[in-house]
Amino acid sequence: MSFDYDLFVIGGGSGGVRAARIAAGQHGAKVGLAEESRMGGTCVIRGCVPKKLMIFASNASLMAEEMRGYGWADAAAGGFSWRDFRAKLDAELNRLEAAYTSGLNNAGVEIHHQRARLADHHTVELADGTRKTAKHILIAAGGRPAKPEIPGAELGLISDDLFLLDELPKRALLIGGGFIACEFATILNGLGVETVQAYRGDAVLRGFDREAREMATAQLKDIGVDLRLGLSPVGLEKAGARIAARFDDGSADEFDAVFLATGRAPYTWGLGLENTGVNLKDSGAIAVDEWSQSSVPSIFAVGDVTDRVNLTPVAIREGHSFADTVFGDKARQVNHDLVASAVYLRPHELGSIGLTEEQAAERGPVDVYSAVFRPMRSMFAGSDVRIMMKLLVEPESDRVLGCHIFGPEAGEMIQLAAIPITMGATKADFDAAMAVHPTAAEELVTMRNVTRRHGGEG
Ligand SMILES: Cc1cc2nc3c(=O)[nH]c(=O)nc-3n(C[C@H](O)[C@H](O)[C@H](O)COP(=O)(O)OP(=O)(O)OC[C@H]3O[C@@H](n4cnc5c(N)ncnc54)[C@H](O)[C@@H]3O)c2cc1C
Ligand SMILES: NC(=O)c1ccc[n+]([C@@H]2O[C@H](COP(=O)([O-])OP(=O)(O)OC[C@H]3O[C@@H](n4cnc5c(N)ncnc54)[C@H](O)[C@@H]3O)[C@@H](O)[C@H]2O)c1
Repeated sequence: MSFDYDLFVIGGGSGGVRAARIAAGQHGAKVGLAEESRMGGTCVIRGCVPKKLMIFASNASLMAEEMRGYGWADAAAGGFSWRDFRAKLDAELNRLEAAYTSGLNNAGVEIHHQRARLADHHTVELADGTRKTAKHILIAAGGRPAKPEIPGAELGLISDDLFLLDELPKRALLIGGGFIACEFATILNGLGVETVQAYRGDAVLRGFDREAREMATAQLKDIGVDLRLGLSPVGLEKAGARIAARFDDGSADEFDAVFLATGRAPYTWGLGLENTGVNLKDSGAIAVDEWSQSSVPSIFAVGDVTDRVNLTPVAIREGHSFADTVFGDKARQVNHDLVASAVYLRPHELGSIGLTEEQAAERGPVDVYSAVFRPMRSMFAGSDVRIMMKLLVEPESDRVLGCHIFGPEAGEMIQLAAIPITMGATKADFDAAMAVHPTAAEELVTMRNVTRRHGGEG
């Protein structure tokens, strides 16, 4: 049977673009790709990239405050122009979108700028009614923000909206305590918005190391976010030009904007999956095996639509491995067990890899090396902020099971620590590395004494 394409990719985000580019450009496959929105997907257009640029923008007052501590008595952030920032941001996203498009064009991928759905195991139907057949189909449709089921939820904004605001709200509410809520609270607060964050738990960033979560929770309060813990919204309604939020403790408050950062759902609805018999997980995600292959042999899926580890580098690695395996004769699987990540807060970020202290303690004996200290840079400026460096070590093998860093540029630090830890480094390997002095990161190679021990002798 002959097909229009060797591969048809649905979705031009992190996973889809990489898979299409490698399959066509490196392995010579005939590839078509459909993207219903802007090329680059969530990360480039409405996620990692614009978010990180806003994190940089939001740092001005903290930097000025620190510099006042260094003798620059008049240092001040000055006035921030959202209009100027938005114009630069839009130009940057246009540049990146064009770069992604030309990368695909250069690799010989045929791009269809429209929505696609599956008609059967080998056929995709485009929004204009055209049908294309393919030997393999890759679903890389990503995820979508999931709003809580409360009355008035339609009045709430989602993360996509932050990047499209005409002007900044004066007073904003963020609901949630995950990656997005915490990063957005940091951004809005830093840009001068009066920011309230409501989270139902007792410390933000559930799933991360408890000690790090507590530091992140304290930092959000310290920088001026009105963080209200143990609180959930029960309804939103219009209050003139504002939005009134009611909470489960009976309290109410009014805001110019309410952001619902309550998680994301795999974008599998309206994809025509019922025409194929592809199995879904309970979460609605596409169920795949370790080769990213679905229950239908010709259909594969990568990235957030599979709800494995929902991060850009993971989607990219899955897309690349799929293309190498199916078209390049190089069978490659992705290891989802050891994935480093960062939460971009200010002034200190949270960088993590491997087990949390709680997970490690549950697994068996673990030695915890944890240093919490005031770094020279901020201490000199008169600030009380603290850094945490933590290594979790399996006593019997001396292997480092996890590393958690709460500190300035922790995202950069954890990327480097991820290399030895992924290689299976022991604590002795860390100790053997010479310190770089004076840095904050040198603590990672100078922690000599066990801070506490879980399990074992004690
Ligand atoms: C606010 C925010 C901040 C984030 N920050 C980070 C970060 O700092 N670091 C990090 O690693 N990750 C971050 N992420 C997560 C990261 O963006 C995702 O994990 C990543 O984009 C997933 O890539 P993907 O290819 O699976 O999907 P996506 O990038 O979402 O791409 C899917 C694409 O498919 C298109 N599409 C969907 N259905 C169809 C269809 N039927 N037909 C045609 N096209 C379709 C969509 O328009 C979209 O462009 C962030 C996410 C958000 C929302
Ligand atoms: N720096 C990064 O790498 C980065 C940044 C942003 C997003 N991401 C990715 O995007 C994903 C989605 O981020 P997210 O922050 O939307 O999701 P999340 O799952 O991290 O957080 C969702 C939050 O909403 C809360 N919540 C859920 N339902 C609720 C309800 N009905 N009422 C009140 N609160 C409710 C949860 O308790 C949780 O705190 C992340 O898991 C991550 O994979 C990564």
